[in-house]
Amino acid sequence: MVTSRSMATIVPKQDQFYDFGRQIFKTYGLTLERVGRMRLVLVAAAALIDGNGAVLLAQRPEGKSLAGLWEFPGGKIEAGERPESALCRELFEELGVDVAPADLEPLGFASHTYENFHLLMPLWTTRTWQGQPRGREGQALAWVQPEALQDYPMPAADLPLIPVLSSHLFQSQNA
Ligand SMILES: Nc1nc2c([nH]c(=O)n2[C@@H]2O[C@H](COP(=O)(O)OP(=O)(O)OP(=O)(O)O)[C@@H](O)[C@H]2O)c(=O)[nH]1
Repeated sequence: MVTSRSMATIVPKQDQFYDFGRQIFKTYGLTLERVGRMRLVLVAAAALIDGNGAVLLAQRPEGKSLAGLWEFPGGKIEAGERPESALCRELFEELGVDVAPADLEPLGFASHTYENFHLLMPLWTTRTWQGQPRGREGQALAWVQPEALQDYPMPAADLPLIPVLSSHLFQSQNA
């Protein structure tokens, strides 16, 4: 039975829940109307880091959305696929490299509302792969030192990940 005493304990919790919801909406620029119509797209991406501490970026080719921008290799997670497996599959398809899921280290994630969908993109790092990365889908590749990352225009979703990646690279250089 709900007594006035138990109601009193429930109401503040609900308030906190709504405050949290409001905060999420504010942080990600969401509105109820946009969320209602929005597709959630799950993408797995990786920062390949070479022996000099440079990161591999791939340029989105002409004809694709966000063409010309530089991104972390990766792609959409298909239904029923484990995210790490999806990423290893994409890295092979796009770059011709073999990465073992055990060699992926989680770094962070992007959560960003584009015009037509909301992107949720976990980003892993890896320093271990087999094969020489090459743009198998015609995309240009670049090995970029952390201090030069700002010279490579990236999708809006990626921008919050850059300081996280830079500080990860800095810490591992100075470990
Ligand atoms: N792989 C990757 N995708 C990213 C990054 N940042 C970002 O916004 N995305 C977005 O995540 C989606 C990745 O999809 P995808 O790689 O499987 O497919 P796609 O190029 O054919 O994309 P499209 O369906 O938009 O044309 C794209 O909409 C892309 O713009 C990133 O750093 N790496």
